[in-house]
Formats: sequence, structure tokens, C-alpha cells
Amino acid sequence: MDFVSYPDAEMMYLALAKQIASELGAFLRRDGHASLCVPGGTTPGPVFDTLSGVDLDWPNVAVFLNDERWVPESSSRSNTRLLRERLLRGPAAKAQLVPLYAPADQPEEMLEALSAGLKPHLPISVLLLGMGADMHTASLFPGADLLEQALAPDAPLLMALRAEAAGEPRITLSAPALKSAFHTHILIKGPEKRAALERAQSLSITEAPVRAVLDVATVHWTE
Ligand SMILES: O=C(O)[C@H](O)[C@@H](O)[C@H](O)[C@H](O)COP(=O)(O)O
Repeated sequence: MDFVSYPDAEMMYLALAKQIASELGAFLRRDGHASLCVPGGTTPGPVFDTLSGVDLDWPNVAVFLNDERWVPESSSRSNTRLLRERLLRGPAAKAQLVPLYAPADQPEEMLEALSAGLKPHLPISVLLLGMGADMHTASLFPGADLLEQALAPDAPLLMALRAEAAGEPRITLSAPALKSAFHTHILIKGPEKRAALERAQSLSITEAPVRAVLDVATVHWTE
């Protein structure tokens, strides 16, 4: 794991947005297309604000979430809503949004259709992840009902998971799908998450699911 500590949040958001843009740019020049997989939650908004204004060949960038809470976009809990409001604006409005939600009572009903939409965009060019203080990443929560299956090397691309800490049912990329990424960044803020990250390194992967990606990730942190 690489660990980068920044003097303040503003510098971290700017540096990370710049790095992601440059990694996407390299894929676009080489392959003509790229994919960007991003977290929801409260931390990444300012990175999205900067990234959305960067001049890139956005129509050839597929953007999708690491995971989604099973709520419609009208809910303030919707990660898709966050993406539309903070990332898919300005120049980045031309990116292709690959959905991780479709109206249905339960995520299981949509797994097949959503996986089919996602498959053409794998492996992920650039993966940005968040992490909770409980050491979950994406919706790989400690104690989730299907955690072991989602961590297994032969896990399907997308899975529906339920966990007490998660609130709603979740849909999430599985560990092997996340691990396929060419570039992996984890964005965390504050002393509690830094301590959790350190603790994660001595725990098992089911206790600290973020370990699934730690050895290939660059962690970006500030107070
Ligand atoms: O839907 C979600 O909640 C996310 O995708 C999740 O994995 C998030 O990245 C972490 O929970 C950290 O969330 P915060 O940035 O809000 O602390």
C-alpha cells in the first residue's frame, strides 16, 4: 500500500482529481476509451467538483459507482444522485453513466441486467474508493450476509448484500471486480479513519474487507 498524507483537504482533493484525470487521459490516448469507478458517501464530492471541470474526452469515459444503496434517485441517500449532482456536470456531463440502480423492490431482481451493462467497461481503468471507520469499502461491510461470497476469487461481478450498518440493501462490485482495476485510490479523511486503516492491516479480510484492495491501492489522507 502507498500512503500519501496531505497538509490540508483542499490540496488532497485537487491533487487526487489531477491524478485521476491524468490516468484517464493516458487510457483515452492509448485505447480511445476508459472507465472510472467511484464511491458515493460524503467524502468524494469535492474531488468530483474539480474532476467534472477537466477537459477530457468524456464521451468515451464510462462512469459507474463502486456500490449503490437500493433507493431511487429521488432519495438523498442515492449515490447515483450524488454522481449526477457533483460529477456529471460541465464537461463531464458527456460521460456515459453506467447504472447500478434500476427501479425494483429488491436489488437481486436487477443483478443480471445491471451486470450485463457493466461488463463491457471492465477491467476498471481508474478506481476511487472510500472507506468507513468500520473498514468497509464499496458495500463490503464486515458482518454482511454474503461477505464471504463477495470476497471470493470467483465472485460474480455484482452482488446484492445486506448488513446492519448499511441501512438499505446494497448492490456492490465484488472484491475480484474491484481488484481488476489498473489504478486504485482510496480517499479517507480524519484521524478515526487513519487509525482504522492501520488496524485493518493486522485483521483478517472478513474483519476488515478493505484489505481486499489495500496491497494495490494508494491511500490519500488528510486530517
Ligand atoms: O455508499 C456508500 O456509502 C459508499 O460507496 C461507501 O463505501 C463509502 O465510500 C464509505 O462508506 C465511506 O463513506 P463516507 O465517505 O461517507 O465516510
